[in-house]
Amino acid sequence: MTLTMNAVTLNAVGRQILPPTTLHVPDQHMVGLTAPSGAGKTSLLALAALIKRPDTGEISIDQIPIPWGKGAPKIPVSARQRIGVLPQDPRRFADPRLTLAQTVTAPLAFRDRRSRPAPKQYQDQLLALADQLRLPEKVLDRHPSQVSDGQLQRALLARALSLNPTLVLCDEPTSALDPATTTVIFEVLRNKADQGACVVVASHDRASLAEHCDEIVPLADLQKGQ
Ligand SMILES: Nc1ncnc2c1ncn2[C@@H]1O[C@H](COP(=O)(O)OP(=O)(O)OP(=O)(O)O)[C@@H](O)[C@H]1O
Repeated sequence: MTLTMNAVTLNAVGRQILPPTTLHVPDQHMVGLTAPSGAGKTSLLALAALIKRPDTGEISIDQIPIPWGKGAPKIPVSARQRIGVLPQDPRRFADPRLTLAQTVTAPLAFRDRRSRPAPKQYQDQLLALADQLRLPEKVLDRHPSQVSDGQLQRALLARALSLNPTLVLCDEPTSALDPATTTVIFEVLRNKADQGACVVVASHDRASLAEHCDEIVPLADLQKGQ
Protein backbone atom coordinates (compact mmCIF):
# COMPACT_ATOMS: atom_id res chain seq x y z
CA MET A 1 0.00 0.00 0.00
CA THR A 2 1.17 3.54 -0.64
CA LEU A 3 -0.02 6.53 1.34
CA THR A 4 -0.05 10.06 -0.07
CA MET A 5 -1.21 13.09 1.91
CA ASN A 6 -1.22 16.22 -0.17
CA ALA A 7 -1.37 19.58 1.65
CA VAL A 8 -3.76 18.24 4.30
CA THR A 9 -4.91 20.57 7.07
CA LEU A 10 -6.99 20.05 10.19
CA ASN A 11 -8.97 22.58 12.20
CA ALA A 12 -10.33 22.30 15.74
CA VAL A 13 -12.47 24.81 17.59
CA GLY A 14 -12.05 27.40 14.87
CA ARG A 15 -8.29 27.29 14.50
CA GLN A 16 -5.88 25.38 12.31
CA ILE A 17 -4.10 22.77 14.42
CA LEU A 18 -2.32 21.18 11.44
CA PRO A 19 -0.97 23.54 8.76
CA PRO A 20 -0.75 22.23 5.16
CA THR A 21 1.30 19.03 5.33
CA THR A 22 2.45 16.74 2.53
CA LEU A 23 3.68 13.19 3.06
CA HIS A 24 4.25 10.28 0.68
CA VAL A 25 5.11 6.82 1.97
CA PRO A 26 5.67 4.02 -0.56
CA ASP A 27 5.14 0.37 0.30
CA GLN A 28 7.94 -1.58 1.96
CA HIS A 29 8.91 1.70 3.54
CA MET A 30 9.14 2.70 7.19
CA VAL A 31 9.16 6.40 7.96
CA GLY A 32 10.04 7.88 11.33
CA LEU A 33 8.20 11.10 12.08
CA THR A 34 9.68 13.53 14.61
CA ALA A 35 8.16 16.71 15.96
CA PRO A 36 8.13 18.80 19.10
CA SER A 37 5.22 18.15 21.43
CA GLY A 38 2.01 19.78 20.21
CA ALA A 39 3.25 20.20 16.62
CA GLY A 40 0.50 17.99 15.18
CA LYS A 41 1.83 14.48 14.65
CA THR A 42 -1.13 12.82 16.39
CA SER A 43 -3.43 14.91 14.17
CA LEU A 44 -1.52 13.83 11.05
CA LEU A 45 -1.76 10.17 12.06
CA ALA A 46 -5.51 10.52 12.73
CA LEU A 47 -5.91 11.80 9.17
CA ALA A 48 -3.75 9.00 7.73
CA ALA A 49 -5.81 6.46 9.69
CA LEU A 50 -8.98 7.93 8.11
CA ILE A 51 -10.27 8.56 11.65
CA LYS A 52 -10.53 12.32 10.99
CA ARG A 53 -11.17 14.01 7.66
CA PRO A 54 -8.93 16.81 6.49
CA ASP A 55 -10.42 20.29 6.25
CA THR A 56 -8.48 20.84 3.05
CA GLY A 57 -6.07 18.75 0.99
CA GLU A 58 -6.27 15.20 -0.27
CA ILE A 59 -5.37 11.73 0.98
CA SER A 60 -4.77 8.91 -1.51
CA ILE A 61 -4.26 5.26 -0.79
CA ASP A 62 -2.63 3.33 -3.64
CA GLN A 63 -3.04 6.49 -5.75
CA ILE A 64 -6.82 6.45 -5.29
CA PRO A 65 -8.08 9.63 -3.59
CA ILE A 66 -10.28 9.09 -0.55
CA PRO A 67 -13.62 10.79 -1.24
CA TRP A 68 -14.76 13.21 1.45
CA GLY A 69 -17.53 15.70 1.72
CA LYS A 70 -21.22 15.83 0.94
CA GLY A 71 -22.52 12.95 -1.14
CA ALA A 72 -19.20 11.09 -1.06
CA PRO A 73 -19.50 7.33 -0.59
CA LYS A 74 -18.74 6.03 2.91
CA ILE A 75 -15.22 4.68 3.32
CA PRO A 76 -15.71 0.90 3.22
CA VAL A 77 -14.95 -1.01 6.43
CA SER A 78 -12.65 -3.25 4.34
CA ALA A 79 -10.48 -0.19 3.56
CA ARG A 80 -10.28 0.74 7.24
CA GLN A 81 -9.36 -2.84 8.08
CA ARG A 82 -6.23 -2.51 5.96
CA ILE A 83 -4.99 0.12 8.40
CA GLY A 84 -3.49 -0.83 11.76
CA VAL A 85 -3.19 1.90 14.38
CA LEU A 86 -1.20 1.91 17.61
CA PRO A 87 -2.40 4.97 19.53
CA GLN A 88 -0.45 7.03 22.00
CA ASP A 89 -1.09 6.20 25.66
CA PRO A 90 -1.98 2.49 25.86
CA ARG A 91 -3.49 2.80 29.36
CA ARG A 92 -6.09 5.26 28.11
CA PHE A 93 -6.85 3.34 24.95
CA ALA A 94 -7.09 -0.24 26.29
CA ASP A 95 -10.52 -1.42 27.42
CA PRO A 96 -10.05 -2.37 31.11
CA ARG A 97 -12.89 -4.90 30.89
CA LEU A 98 -11.16 -7.05 28.26
CA THR A 99 -8.34 -9.53 28.79
CA LEU A 100 -5.29 -9.14 26.56
CA ALA A 101 -6.46 -12.17 24.55
CA GLN A 102 -9.83 -10.49 23.97
CA THR A 103 -8.12 -7.20 23.14
CA VAL A 104 -5.77 -8.75 20.57
CA THR A 105 -8.54 -10.70 18.83
CA ALA A 106 -11.21 -7.98 18.97
CA PRO A 107 -10.63 -6.83 15.35
CA LEU A 108 -10.96 -10.43 14.12
CA ALA A 109 -14.25 -10.84 16.02
CA PHE A 110 -15.48 -7.51 14.64
CA ARG A 111 -14.55 -8.52 11.09
CA ASP A 112 -16.50 -11.75 11.53
CA ARG A 113 -19.48 -9.84 12.95
CA ARG A 114 -19.36 -11.55 16.32
CA SER A 115 -21.21 -9.66 18.99
CA ARG A 116 -18.76 -10.56 21.76
CA PRO A 117 -15.03 -11.33 22.12
CA ALA A 118 -14.16 -14.90 21.19
CA PRO A 119 -10.41 -15.44 21.66
CA LYS A 120 -10.78 -19.25 21.67
CA GLN A 121 -12.02 -19.07 18.07
CA TYR A 122 -8.81 -17.28 17.06
CA GLN A 123 -6.33 -19.25 19.15
CA ASP A 124 -3.88 -19.88 16.29
CA GLN A 125 -3.72 -16.21 15.26
CA LEU A 126 -3.53 -15.13 18.91
CA LEU A 127 -0.60 -17.39 19.71
CA ALA A 128 1.22 -16.43 16.50
CA LEU A 129 0.85 -12.71 17.31
CA ALA A 130 1.86 -13.25 20.95
CA ASP A 131 4.93 -15.16 19.80
CA GLN A 132 5.87 -12.47 17.27
CA LEU A 133 5.67 -9.82 20.00
CA ARG A 134 7.27 -12.04 22.68
CA LEU A 135 4.18 -11.72 24.81
CA PRO A 136 4.18 -14.57 27.37
CA GLU A 137 1.14 -16.84 27.00
CA LYS A 138 0.43 -16.59 30.74
CA VAL A 139 -0.38 -12.86 30.51
CA LEU A 140 -2.99 -13.27 27.78
CA ASP A 141 -5.76 -14.03 30.28
CA ARG A 142 -4.99 -10.95 32.37
CA HIS A 143 -6.63 -7.54 32.23
CA PRO A 144 -4.68 -4.31 31.47
CA SER A 145 -4.42 -3.42 35.18
CA GLN A 146 -2.60 -6.73 35.78
CA VAL A 147 0.18 -6.32 33.19
CA SER A 148 3.16 -4.01 32.68
CA ASP A 149 3.15 -1.04 30.33
CA GLY A 150 5.42 -2.93 27.94
CA GLN A 151 3.16 -6.00 27.90
CA LEU A 152 0.09 -3.84 27.32
CA GLN A 153 1.80 -1.94 24.52
CA ARG A 154 2.85 -5.20 22.84
CA ALA A 155 -0.74 -6.49 23.14
CA LEU A 156 -2.04 -3.32 21.49
CA LEU A 157 0.47 -3.69 18.68
CA ALA A 158 -0.62 -7.32 18.26
CA ARG A 159 -4.19 -6.03 18.05
CA ALA A 160 -3.18 -3.44 15.44
CA LEU A 161 -1.50 -6.17 13.37
CA SER A 162 -4.22 -8.80 13.82
CA LEU A 163 -5.88 -8.18 10.45
CA ASN A 164 -2.52 -8.09 8.67
CA PRO A 165 -2.78 -4.40 7.70
CA THR A 166 -0.87 -2.92 4.79
CA LEU A 167 -0.65 0.52 6.41
CA VAL A 168 0.61 0.65 10.01
CA LEU A 169 0.53 3.90 11.99
CA CYS A 170 2.15 4.17 15.42
CA ASP A 171 2.06 7.16 17.74
CA GLU A 172 4.94 7.14 20.25
CA PRO A 173 4.95 3.32 20.41
CA THR A 174 7.83 3.02 22.86
CA SER A 175 7.69 6.07 25.12
CA ALA A 176 8.36 4.97 28.70
CA LEU A 177 9.23 1.40 27.68
CA ASP A 178 12.40 -0.51 28.53
CA PRO A 179 15.06 -0.97 25.82
CA ALA A 180 14.26 -4.68 25.26
CA THR A 181 10.55 -4.00 24.61
CA THR A 182 11.45 -1.02 22.44
CA THR A 183 13.65 -3.25 20.29
CA VAL A 184 10.93 -5.92 19.94
CA ILE A 185 8.40 -3.32 18.82
CA PHE A 186 10.69 -1.68 16.28
CA GLU A 187 11.82 -5.04 14.91
CA VAL A 188 8.23 -6.19 14.41
CA LEU A 189 7.42 -2.92 12.61
CA ARG A 190 10.53 -3.27 10.44
CA ASN A 191 9.42 -6.81 9.51
CA LYS A 192 5.99 -5.52 8.50
CA ALA A 193 7.61 -2.97 6.20
CA ASP A 194 9.93 -5.62 4.74
CA GLN A 195 6.88 -7.77 4.01
CA GLY A 196 5.36 -4.92 1.96
CA ALA A 197 3.50 -2.68 4.42
CA CYS A 198 3.82 1.05 4.58
CA VAL A 199 4.75 2.01 8.17
CA VAL A 200 4.73 5.44 9.84
CA VAL A 201 6.14 5.76 13.36
CA ALA A 202 5.95 9.02 15.28
CA SER A 203 8.56 8.95 18.01
CA HIS A 204 10.98 11.01 20.07
CA ASP A 205 13.34 8.01 20.16
CA ARG A 206 15.76 9.16 17.46
CA ALA A 207 18.20 6.31 18.03
CA SER A 208 15.55 3.62 17.42
CA LEU A 209 14.18 5.50 14.41
CA ALA A 210 17.69 5.78 12.95
CA GLU A 211 18.31 2.09 13.49
CA HIS A 212 15.07 0.75 12.00
CA CYS A 213 13.50 3.31 9.63
CA ASP A 214 14.28 3.96 5.97
CA GLU A 215 14.14 7.67 6.66
CA ILE A 216 13.48 10.13 9.46
CA VAL A 217 11.27 13.07 8.57
CA PRO A 218 10.80 16.09 10.82
CA LEU A 219 7.16 17.19 10.64
CA ALA A 220 8.31 20.76 9.93
CA ASP A 221 9.96 19.54 6.68
CA LEU A 222 6.57 18.23 5.48
CA GLN A 223 5.15 21.73 5.89
CA LYS A 224 7.82 23.69 4.03
CA GLY A 225 7.01 25.49 0.80
CA GLN A 226 3.24 24.90 1.01
N1 LIG B 1 -9.63 18.69 19.89
C1 LIG B 1 -8.78 19.71 19.93
N2 LIG B 1 -9.20 20.96 20.16
C2 LIG B 1 -8.36 22.00 20.19
N3 LIG B 1 -7.04 21.89 20.01
C3 LIG B 1 -6.54 20.68 19.78
C4 LIG B 1 -7.37 19.52 19.73
N4 LIG B 1 -6.59 18.43 19.50
C5 LIG B 1 -5.33 18.89 19.41
N5 LIG B 1 -5.30 20.24 19.58
C6 LIG B 1 -4.10 21.10 19.50
O1 LIG B 1 -3.53 20.87 18.22
C7 LIG B 1 -2.14 20.84 18.26
C8 LIG B 1 -1.63 19.53 17.69
O2 LIG B 1 -2.02 18.46 18.53
P1 LIG B 1 -1.46 16.98 18.34
O3 LIG B 1 -2.05 16.13 19.40
O4 LIG B 1 -1.67 16.57 16.94
O5 LIG B 1 0.11 17.22 18.60
P2 LIG B 1 1.29 16.18 18.84
O6 LIG B 1 2.40 16.64 17.98
O7 LIG B 1 0.83 14.79 18.64
O8 LIG B 1 1.64 16.43 20.37
P3 LIG B 1 2.19 15.42 21.50
O9 LIG B 1 3.55 14.95 21.05
O10 LIG B 1 2.26 16.27 22.71
O11 LIG B 1 1.21 14.30 21.60
C9 LIG B 1 -1.76 21.06 19.72
O12 LIG B 1 -1.38 22.41 19.86
C10 LIG B 1 -3.02 20.74 20.48
O13 LIG B 1 -3.11 21.50 21.65
